[in-house]
Amino acid sequence: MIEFESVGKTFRDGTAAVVDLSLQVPSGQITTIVGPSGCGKTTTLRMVNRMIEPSSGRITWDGTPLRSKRKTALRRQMGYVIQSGGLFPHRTVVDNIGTVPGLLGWSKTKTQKRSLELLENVGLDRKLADRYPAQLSGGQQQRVGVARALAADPLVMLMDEPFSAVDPVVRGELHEFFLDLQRRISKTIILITHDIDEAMKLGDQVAVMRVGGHLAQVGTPQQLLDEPADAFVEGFVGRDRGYRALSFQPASALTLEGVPVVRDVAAAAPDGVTLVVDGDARPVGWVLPGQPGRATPLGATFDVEGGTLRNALDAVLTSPVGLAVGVVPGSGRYAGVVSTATILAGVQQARVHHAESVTVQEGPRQPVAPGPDPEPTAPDPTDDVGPGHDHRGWSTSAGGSTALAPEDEHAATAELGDESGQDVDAETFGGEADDQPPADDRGPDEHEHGAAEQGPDDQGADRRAADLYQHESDLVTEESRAVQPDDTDVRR
Ligand SMILES: Nc1ncnc2c1ncn2[C@@H]1O[C@H](COP(=O)(O)OP(=O)(O)OP(=O)(O)O)[C@@H](O)[C@H]1O
Repeated sequence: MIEFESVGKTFRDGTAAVVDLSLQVPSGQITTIVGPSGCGKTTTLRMVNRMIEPSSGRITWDGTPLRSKRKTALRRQMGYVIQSGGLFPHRTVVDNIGTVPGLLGWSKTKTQKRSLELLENVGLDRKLADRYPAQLSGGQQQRVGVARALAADPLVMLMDEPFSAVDPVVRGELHEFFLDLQRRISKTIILITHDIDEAMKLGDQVAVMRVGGHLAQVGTPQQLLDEPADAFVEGFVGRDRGYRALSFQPASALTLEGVPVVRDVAAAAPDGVTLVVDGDARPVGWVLPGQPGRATPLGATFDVEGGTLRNALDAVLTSPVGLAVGVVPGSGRYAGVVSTATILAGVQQARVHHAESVTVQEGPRQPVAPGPDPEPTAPDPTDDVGPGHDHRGWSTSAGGSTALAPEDEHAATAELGDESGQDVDAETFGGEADDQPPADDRGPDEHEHGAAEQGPDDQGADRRAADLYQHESDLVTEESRAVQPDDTDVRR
C-alpha cells in the first residue's frame, strides 16, 4: 500500500497545490484521482515517483518512506503512462515498448521477446511491431504506451490522464481493455483524470479533489454516489447520478428472452421483428414489419456476463424495436434479448435493493479532508525553477546537486520534436551522452538529480511528455548499463 500521510505541497511562489492529503492507495487496485483543473492531481501523482517532493507530511510504500528509497530504484518499480502514450515518433512500436528494458541493459533478444509478448498482452497484433507511432490509431498508440510502461514489470503504474486524447468510442474500448488487463496483472495503479465518469468506471476507489489542493472525499464509486460528503462532491458526481449508479448493477440478473433470428435478411417473416445475425451468429440488424429485405441498424448491445444495467438500458434506448440485444463476451454471439419493461423492472429492483443496503450498511468511511489549511506549509526552497530557468532543466535538489544546463533540455525532449530522423537514443536518456552529470556526482537519493518541476504556465502535453522521459531516463544507472546476469547467454 502507498500511503499519503498529511502530505502538503507548496511551491516556491506560494501556491499550495496539495494541502494535508491523507490517502491510502491499496496494492493491486486502481485508485483514481479526479477533480477540476488545478486541484493538485498531477502534483499528487508526481510526488509518488518523487518528481516532486512534499513540503510536509510523508508518503510511504508498504511502510517505508519514499524519501528513504533511491529515486532510481523507486522509479524502476513504477511504470508511467501519459496521454497518447508519449511514444517516440522515430522508433518503431517494438522499439518503443523496449525503451525501458533497453535502458536497463537487457539484451536485444530479450528486449525484443518481451516487447512482442507485451504487444499481444495489450491486444495488438504482432504485425504492428514494425510500424511507427504515426501509423497507428490513437487507441493503438495508447495501448503501446501501456505496454511500454509495463515492459520492466513494475509493481505500480502511474497514469496521467491516459485516455483523454481519444474519442469517446475508443475511450470506452480502452476502458474495457484496461480493466481486463488489470484483472490479469493486478498492479497498484494511480490514475488521474478530470472525467468523473472515467474515474467511477475505472477506480476501485475514487479520490475527489477540489481546487485548493484539498481531498474532498475518497471512497468506492458506490459510496460517492450514495453518500457524497458535501455539496461539492455531490455536484461533481451528481450529474446523471441515478443513471450512473446503474453502472454498478450487473445485467446478468436480467432474464433473457428470444426473438426470431435469421442469417439471411430475405428469410425474415414479413410481419414482426426479426433479428439478423452474421455467419458467426453475431447480431447485425433488425428487419422491421413492413420493411422486408432491409436490415435496420441494431443499436447498442450489452454483454450478458460483464455488462451492467446501464449498458442494457442504453441498448434498449438505442434499439429501433425496444429490445436490448445481449451478446456473449468475447465472441459477440447473440445470447438473447431483454425488453424495456424487463430492464425497467430490473432498475426498480436495484433501487429497492440498493435503498435497503444503504439503510443497513453503516460501514466506516474514509475521513473527509478538513477545510482549508489556515497556515500553509513553508515553501520548499528547492521548488519551482523560477523565472529565467528552463522548466525541464534539472533544478537544484534539496541536497544541492548540480543543475543541468538549459541546453541539456534536449535530453528529455529530443525525440518528441526532432524531425531529422536521426537516432538520438543516447542523448535522449543520457545513456552514453556526455551532458549528464557523472553518476558519482549524483550520489544516493537526493543527489541523483532534482525534480523536473515546472511553472503553471506549461502546456499539459509537454509537461506530461517531459515527466515520462524524465521518469524513464532516471532508471539508468551505471549498474543498470552493465550486462544483466540473465542476459549472458544471449549477449554477444
Ligand atoms: N512548479 C509549480 N510552481 C508553482 N505552481 C505550480 C507548479 N506546478 C503546479 N502548480 C500549481 O499547483 C496547482 C495544482 O496543479 P496541478 O498541475 O497539480 O493540478 P491538476 O489538478 O493536475 O490540473 P490539470 O487537471 O489542469 O492538469 C495549480 O494551481 C498549478 O498552477
